[in-house]
Amino acid sequence: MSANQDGSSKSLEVVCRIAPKNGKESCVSLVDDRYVKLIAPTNYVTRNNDAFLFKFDCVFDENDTQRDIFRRCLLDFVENLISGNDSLLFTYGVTGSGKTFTMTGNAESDNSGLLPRTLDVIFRSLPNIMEKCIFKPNGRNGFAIQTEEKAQLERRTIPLPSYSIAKRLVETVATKSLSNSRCCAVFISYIEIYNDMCYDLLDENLTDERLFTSKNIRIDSVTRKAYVEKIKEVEVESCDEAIEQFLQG
Ligand SMILES: Nc1ncnc2c1ncn2[C@@H]1O[C@H](COP(=O)(O)OP(=O)(O)OP(=O)(O)O)[C@@H](O)[C@H]1O
Repeated sequence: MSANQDGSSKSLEVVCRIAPKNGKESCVSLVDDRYVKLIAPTNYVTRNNDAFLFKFDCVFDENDTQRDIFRRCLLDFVENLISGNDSLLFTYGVTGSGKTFTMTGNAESDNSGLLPRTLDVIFRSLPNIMEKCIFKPNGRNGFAIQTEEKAQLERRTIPLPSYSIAKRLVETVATKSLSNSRCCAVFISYIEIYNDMCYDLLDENLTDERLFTSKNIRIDSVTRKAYVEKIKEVEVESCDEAIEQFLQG
């Protein structure tokens, strides 16, 4: 869900990012911030030399930075998420078009992608992040709360986080924070859906014989929301800890 500049909101927004040409001939050119033109390559025979025009909610070109894209497309998204609603972002494009770069990016020269930036803003916006193991996922996108005694015992069994990530510039933009009267916990899960199979990428037992470890996607009978059955949900207390889980997945 994202809000338009006029304050109205839309349930779906499609934006386009044009990757750098790197000296190569490009068939894609930006017309303005909403239209993209596709032109056949030189020496390519077409019936009537037509250029094709495509309209998007927004178009970014090679001069737009990761930061520009995050601030234009993801801020409302994060706000929606921390207000308790679902948000989904996905990238789509041919191989080498920049999906991984846009989502993950790299730490150098402020090229950090949408995922680490989103995590930065989420962690800055959440008040009172609880010590681990107080909230316990119920495996259906919900949670239970356990006593401090039980949580303390369980905390002793979880490994301390280790960090291998490089130093990076942190996304500093702020969004609407939750009220201080709330308590929060953040859990990460990471799945891959490939050829109708669903794999838990945080499962240490995931082997090459993946076919046998495919998870089931179910609908919760009460909330009517979809969830993946029996996947690992790892509790994290900081943005770096969350990114570390992602890198291990
Ligand atoms: N906007 C951009 N600015 C700078 N470099 C970019 C940009 N988009 C893509 N690249 C570079 O182009 C290369 C290919 O991009 P990337 O790996 O993100 O593609 P992909 O769509 O994820 O490909 P695949 O589907 O094969 O995984 C990478 O070296 C990446 O750093």
